[in-house]
Amino acid sequence: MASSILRRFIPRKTTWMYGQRMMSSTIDVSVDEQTGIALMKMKRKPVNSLNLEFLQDIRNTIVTLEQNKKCKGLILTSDVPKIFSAGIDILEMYQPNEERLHNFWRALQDMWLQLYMTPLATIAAINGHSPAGGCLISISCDYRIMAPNYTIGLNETLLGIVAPFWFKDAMCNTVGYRETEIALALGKLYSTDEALQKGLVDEVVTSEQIMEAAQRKMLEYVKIPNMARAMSKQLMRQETADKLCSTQDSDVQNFVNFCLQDKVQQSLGFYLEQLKKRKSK
Ligand SMILES: CCCCC/C=C\C/C=C\CCC/C=C/C(=O)SCCNC(=O)CCNC(=O)[C@H](O)C(C)(C)COP(=O)(O)OP(=O)(O)OC[C@H]1O[C@@H](n2cnc3c(N)ncnc32)[C@H](O)[C@@H]1OP(=O)(O)O
Repeated sequence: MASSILRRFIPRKTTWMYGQRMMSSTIDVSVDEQTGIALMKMKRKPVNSLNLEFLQDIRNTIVTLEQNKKCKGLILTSDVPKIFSAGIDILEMYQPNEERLHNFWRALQDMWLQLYMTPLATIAAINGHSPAGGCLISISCDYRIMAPNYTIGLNETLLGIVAPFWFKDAMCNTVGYRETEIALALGKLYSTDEALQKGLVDEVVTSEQIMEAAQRKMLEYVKIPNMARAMSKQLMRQETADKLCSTQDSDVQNFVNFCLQDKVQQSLGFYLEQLKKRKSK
């Protein structure tokens, strides 16, 4: 179901499958063939930050699950306590190797296109903080359940960087234009309750209940005839995905040019310093 454009990219194989279990160093996946539900746990310590290899692993996992005829739905969650994903690994953008920076952004685009357009039903069980790229993963799923007392949002401006147009589009499609405009300008990180109120997440349950709630909701999704459900999703999302598909190369170049600016490097260095200082307090 994912567009033929997406099918052109053959991902690097780093995920191993043992029966109904798939493993990589950063991801643990199990598939319940009775229900057709896969559970993917992100486990790139300490904060599930998204570096090049992790992004490739996430994408490979989705591709492998799409090829499994018994798999209809995917629940995404974190194995790292209190953190769903800290977003992009800032070290990929700070003092980067230019070639790797290109590859990194391409991997982020490809992971996003795969996740956003997958014919699998997807639910994010957000069991920890979910800033920036973590928020992107969450809003790319079909349904979001979040545990209390965490934060989620596109906080890029706080780092002195800009969310690209496809992050903005995914956010607009979730909470609407005006809320996205405010959120991007202020780099807003929503509390769980605010996120529920704004429709950034669909449900709030305790951390203890989150997996059960995700399974229950997923059973609702996988009960719907697969093709009809997947085509409805395509109908809603194809236009947004196509906008990136048709400009992937220039988007990579814009990102690289943006990152290499002295001002941006200074801002990222400052933000990293603040993160370390906060830790030592
Ligand atoms: C019109 C033209 C436009 C052109 C635009 C073109 C292109 C667009 C350009 C750029 C777009 C980039 C989009 C970016 C997206 C992102 O995702 S940026 C990342 C944003 N993420 C954050 O701000 C999260 C920062 N982290 C935290 O807030 C906290 O770490 C936490 C996640 C809440 C967890 O807190 P805690 O449990 O207390 O853990 P620590 O803070 O102690 O962190 C542990 C170690 O991990 C390091 N770390 C944390 N986050 C990251 C990260 N994202 N990347 C790399 N490293 C991270 C942290 O420094 C600690 O490291 P040490 O143990 O001290 O070594």
